[in-house]
Amino acid sequence: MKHIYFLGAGAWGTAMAMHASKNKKGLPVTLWSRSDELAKTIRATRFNQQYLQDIQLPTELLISSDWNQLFDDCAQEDLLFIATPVSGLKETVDHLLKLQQIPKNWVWLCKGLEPKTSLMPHQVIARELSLASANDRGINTAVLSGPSFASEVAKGMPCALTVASESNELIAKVQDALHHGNMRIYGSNDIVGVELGGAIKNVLAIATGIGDGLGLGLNARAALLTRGLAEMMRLMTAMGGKSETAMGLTGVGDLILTATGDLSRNRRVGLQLATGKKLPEILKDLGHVAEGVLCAQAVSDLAKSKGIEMPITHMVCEVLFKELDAATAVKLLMGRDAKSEA
Ligand SMILES: NC(=O)c1ccc[n+]([C@@H]2O[C@H](COP(=O)([O-])OP(=O)(O)OC[C@H]3O[C@@H](n4cnc5c(N)ncnc54)[C@H](O)[C@@H]3O)[C@@H](O)[C@H]2O)c1
Ligand SMILES: O=P(O)(O)OC[C@H](O)CO
Repeated sequence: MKHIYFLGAGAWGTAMAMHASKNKKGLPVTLWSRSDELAKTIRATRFNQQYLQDIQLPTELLISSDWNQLFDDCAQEDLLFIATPVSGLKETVDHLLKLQQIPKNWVWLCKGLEPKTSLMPHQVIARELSLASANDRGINTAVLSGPSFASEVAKGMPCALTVASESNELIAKVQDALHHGNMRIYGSNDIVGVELGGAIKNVLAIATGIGDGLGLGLNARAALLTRGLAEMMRLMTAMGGKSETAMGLTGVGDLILTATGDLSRNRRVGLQLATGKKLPEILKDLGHVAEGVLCAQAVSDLAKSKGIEMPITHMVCEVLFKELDAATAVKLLMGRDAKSEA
């Protein structure tokens, strides 16, 4: 490995590129933005004020918006991180596959499902690779996830993440690139469990934001998180993931962080829905992606197709997309018949 690349200069791509640029081997790291203007501003000021306010970028981090020259000097064994939201995955992969020369190790950082198809990110990538007949291009893939607010990572605060892949070689490569300083990287082979945990915790963070915003109390919050975790585990195992993954960093770990930490964009959406503010206005003011809003329906549809009950997720969809008012959603959830906990 000679070079590390990050595609997508939002909050997370920027924070992770900053961390990677301090790698033990002194490998060059390039952060690519699709916006020429943002790339120019970051280069000139060393700040990405649009996505990561008031945090200075290290001088060694390279910034580019030149797609055609980005990989000119790359080696096949280089590491490429795709840091766009799920909505940018398809386009990014399609663009990559049109280039003559690209790194062959891809790691995505997004947390969600593709709307309408309910596909997990690894399935979206597999679909695009096979549509482009690119399966034989020898691309190794992995997902990196876990409890991690971008601003804390950008400030160098402690954090632990999980990389999941079928390739133990790629897991080791990602650990080599990122496991240093205040970041620990654990390995896993459970791609499905890791991806579903990351998507579902975002929906549950919206639910918890709603509950906290309505002032339902700490008992309610604990109940919501626990029953939400049960929903996560049910869908995860039905899709072939491992229940242990739900109990790890990318499951309960990220659920605790996102649902209870006010830095979470998804939680903030929930808090504002509880005040009666309308979704379009909330999203306009947020200035960032809230993947839970984008994938709630996809999670709910996937659960339905597998015959899995996810009442909290279902109620979040009703509030988000059917204008059900938050207090009524709580009444409906609480009014469900008694049942066994398992
Ligand atoms: N911010 C965090 O703390 C954090 C932590 C872990 C994971 N994530 C996940 O990482 C992903 C990105 O989140 P973020 O916080 O960076 O979002 P953000 O809203 O801060 O920024 C999104 C960035 O993606 C870019 N983008 C969107 N579509 C693109 C495309 N087709 N091609 C290239 N760039 C594109 C946008 O221009 C923007 O720069 C999400 O799935 C999120 O859930 C975020
Ligand atoms: O701000 P959120 O809600 O997108 O959450 C960010 C990260 O996923 C937390 O791990």
